[in-house]
Amino acid sequence: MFRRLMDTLMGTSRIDPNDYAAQISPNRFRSLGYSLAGWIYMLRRQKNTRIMTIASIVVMALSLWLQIDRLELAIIILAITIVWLTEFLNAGIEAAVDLASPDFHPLAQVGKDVASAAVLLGVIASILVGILVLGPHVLERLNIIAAPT
Ligand SMILES: Nc1ncnc2c1ncn2[C@@H]1O[C@H](COP(=O)(O)OP(=O)(O)OP(=O)(O)O)[C@@H](O)[C@H]1O
Repeated sequence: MFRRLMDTLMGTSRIDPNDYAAQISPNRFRSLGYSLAGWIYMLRRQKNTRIMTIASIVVMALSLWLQIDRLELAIIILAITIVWLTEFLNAGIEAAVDLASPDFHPLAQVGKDVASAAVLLGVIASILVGILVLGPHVLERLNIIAAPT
């Protein structure tokens, strides 16, 4: 039972476990190719990703300039990732909804609106994280607050 569940989760249910070559079949690389195609689609076709790219570079540059510690940097990277993740999922849901329901349908509207709400939530949370983590460092640099002793 547990074995079957693990096989399903790992996607190895149709692979002979004794056959190592089969486990590293080209399918793994093909999946990576599909993921990269998704990235390229997002960077080329979605106008929001251009804004997100610039914002991410600015925030990362600011974080490095402020010399925040490793934990803070990890939190900033996670916050940036949340925005990208929600935007990617939103674009995927939008495409699926457009395919399934090109005409107006209340459920299609719910699907798109909820996906878009997830993006908004991610953006708000990330802005708050940015303010909480970077805010004190910026104020310190500007000599508005004293550096912690
Ligand atoms: N098939 C549909 N049925 C019902 N409502 C829809 C449908 N398509 C879009 N909508 C409504 O229009 C809104 C905007 O949809 P749209 O597909 O234009 O997304 P968008 O947020 O403008 O994203 P993008 O600019 O990336 O295409 C949706 O949030 C939803 O409320």
